[in-house]
Amino acid sequence: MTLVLSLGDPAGVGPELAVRAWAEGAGPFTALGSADHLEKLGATVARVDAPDATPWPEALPVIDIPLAEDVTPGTPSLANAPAVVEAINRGVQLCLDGHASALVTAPIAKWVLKEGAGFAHPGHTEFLAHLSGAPRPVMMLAGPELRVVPVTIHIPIADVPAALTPELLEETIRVTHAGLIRDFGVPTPRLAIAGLNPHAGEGGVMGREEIETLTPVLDRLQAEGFDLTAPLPADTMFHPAARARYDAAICMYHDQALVPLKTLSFDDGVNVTLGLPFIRTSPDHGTAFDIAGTGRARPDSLIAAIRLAQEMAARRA
Ligand SMILES: NC(=O)C1=CN([C@@H]2O[C@H](COP(=O)(O)OP(=O)(O)OC[C@H]3O[C@@H](n4cnc5c(N)ncnc54)[C@H](O)[C@@H]3O)[C@@H](O)[C@H]2O)C=CC1
Ligand SMILES: NCC(=O)COP(=O)(O)O
Repeated sequence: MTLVLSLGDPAGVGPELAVRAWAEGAGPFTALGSADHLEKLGATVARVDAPDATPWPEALPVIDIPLAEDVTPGTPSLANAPAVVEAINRGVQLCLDGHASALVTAPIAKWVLKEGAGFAHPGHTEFLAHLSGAPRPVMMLAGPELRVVPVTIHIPIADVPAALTPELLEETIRVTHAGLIRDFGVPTPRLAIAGLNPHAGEGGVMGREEIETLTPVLDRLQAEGFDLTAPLPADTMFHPAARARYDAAICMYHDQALVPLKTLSFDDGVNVTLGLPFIRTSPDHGTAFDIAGTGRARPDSLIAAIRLAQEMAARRA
């Protein structure tokens, strides 16, 4: 069984990076998207009806999902948005039906899908959970030096304190813990927990979420045997000596997690969705419309996402 790769926004860097990954031998994978577009980007493609490794590496297998309009790199087309969503849908179905070992997703621009296809989700993470009925999808960004998990994900910063409920924190910790054991081979995960406020609240004078929301959950889980820190000041938990003390950092909001990860590992960080009934990885970067079609986009993060999906599939086999 091979993995499938949805090509993401055709005007972004996803398709050209898929061609680079194929040319560099990172696979096998079957692409989900426009075969014509991949050919224009220089790939020798084999149109297939189902995930198929046999054309590899002479040709890049693709389940063709035609586009409505020709592609102008860097200029997203609302008319092509339905085909982008269809590629993700097909990938999920192939995984759920046991025809693909994992789904790797190239980047989408959420606003394009919303305006062009009525896409009602803030990202893949939430859409994949919706399609597969997963109750608690968890976003993990994994690099060679750091793994981070944002508890709240794609919401405005003003909404974070209210969204940060004990239930969400507990479920995120449980899903992360299980994922580290199952997918990363960490037998006894150590989790560092970031505070929400400066200085982790400084005893309540700079915010009370650590005392009222976080600590009761952490105390309960520690009593169950989870290896967790107390809420840590986020500004001092990402330097090298601090990172050596944990296997993943549980962060309270998107940028608290993704800023350190992308600072350390922008070129080879991988976005993993834990808590789904199938494996999903993605490069850590977005559509990069500003450099699409220029040849400047680096394929490293997509290749790392493909390799991690392969490793996860091998561990689960
Ligand atoms: N998994 C996904 O589908 C993701 C999608 N996005 C979407 O992408 C769109 C653009 O987001 P931005 O914040 O601008 O982030 P971005 O990652 O697309 O671009 C940020 C900067 O990094 C550069 N860059 C990105 N990928 C690169 C690569 N492979 N090689 C070299 N340079 C690279 C870009 O040229 C740009 O200067 C947004 O609509 C966002 O929602 C963002 C992150 C992940
Ligand atoms: N910042 C991460 C991001 O936007 C990717 O989200 P998703 O599409 O993987 O949910």
